[in-house]
Amino acid sequence: MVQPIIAITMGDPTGVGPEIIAKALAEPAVQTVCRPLVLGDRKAMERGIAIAGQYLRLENVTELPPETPKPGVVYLRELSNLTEADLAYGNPTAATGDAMYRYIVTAAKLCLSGTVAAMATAPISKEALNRGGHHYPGHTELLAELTGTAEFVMMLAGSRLRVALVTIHEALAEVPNLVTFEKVLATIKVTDRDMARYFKKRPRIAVTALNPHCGEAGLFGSEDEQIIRPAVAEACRQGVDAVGPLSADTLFYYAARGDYDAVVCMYHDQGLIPLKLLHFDDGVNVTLGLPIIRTSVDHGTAYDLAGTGLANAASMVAAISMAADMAKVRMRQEIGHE
Ligand SMILES: NC(=O)C1=CN([C@@H]2O[C@H](COP(=O)(O)OP(=O)(O)OC[C@H]3O[C@@H](n4cnc5c(N)ncnc54)[C@H](O)[C@@H]3O)[C@@H](O)[C@H]2O)C=CC1
Ligand SMILES: NCC(=O)COP(=O)(O)O
Repeated sequence: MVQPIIAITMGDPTGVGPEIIAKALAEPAVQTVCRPLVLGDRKAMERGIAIAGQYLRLENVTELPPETPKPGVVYLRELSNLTEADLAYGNPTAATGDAMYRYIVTAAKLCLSGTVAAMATAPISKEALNRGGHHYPGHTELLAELTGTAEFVMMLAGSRLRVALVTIHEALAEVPNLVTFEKVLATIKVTDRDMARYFKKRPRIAVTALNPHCGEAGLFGSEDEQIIRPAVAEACRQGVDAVGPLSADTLFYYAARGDYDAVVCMYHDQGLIPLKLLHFDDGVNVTLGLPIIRTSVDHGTAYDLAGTGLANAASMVAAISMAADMAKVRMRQEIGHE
């Protein structure tokens, strides 16, 4: 069977991206499930391979990797030719930020045209992306725009816990204003639909409260009763297996022991703190709701480790493997086998 092509964006070339990609591509568990195509910078990738201590050879391609990839070869579409100054570890320039943007846009276009089956992204610096002239808070929002998607969800997934976020990259002070009936309902529905499509037939979803003790009957805030509870009730009315709002301080304990398939959370750190406590090494960030498949590592550029060879590549391996699994589910659905 010809394996699906997964476009792997290099992320920030001054962070750990190139070295974790090199480590991941040296893993038989990755090479046997997909045909990887790296989108990035040759100098940065050569450096990443050397730092990772892998016996890999880079081969530039203008289109796609061959149907039968050669062992030990990393296929690269060279989309930037950054200078030494642009590649200084931990110091991305505007040119580096613009390069990260181009890797992502090219991968999205390849996915949209069906040329590749999915994309898996290495971490970017959002600050550098913006300095490069591209004003997005992260991949998720950029990909939503590139694919014309209004309702999208950031989910972080591990074997014990999966969290989906109602608000993503927002200042905490803005969160209460952004937790609306429509947004909570849409997050539950997108999570339900894509989890059913890619991971499980009918997920059981728990929804967190925003306030301590679900607002304690209005003493600590009204959002839980006035917004979240009606949104969960409406999701149930539409056929979703959802429960909530439930106090966030205890909910993750139950979710991690297997009572729920996913937890819909109101804001970034509410979901990502428990997720990273359990799955820092091997968690995957997957964007639900898009017409394309996109997974990512669960961590950032780790400038403190870049160039040391110490960065753990388990999340990159998991992200590429999940992208390949999702691509195969989709291929089976398209040919009517599911
Ligand atoms: N998917 C993405 O593109 C993401 C990008 N970021 C970006 O990364 C930059 C740095 O963010 P931080 O909050 O410092 O988070 P970070 O994840 O880069 O680093 C936090 C801590 O985790 C460690 N760490 C991270 N990845 C590791 C790995 N693979 N192996 C071993 N240790 C690892 C780092 O050494 C550091 O001590 C920011 O610009 C942020 O926007 C952050 C999260 C996700
Ligand atoms: N903390 C997760 C994160 O920042 C990932 O953002 P994105 O670049 O995947 O949108």
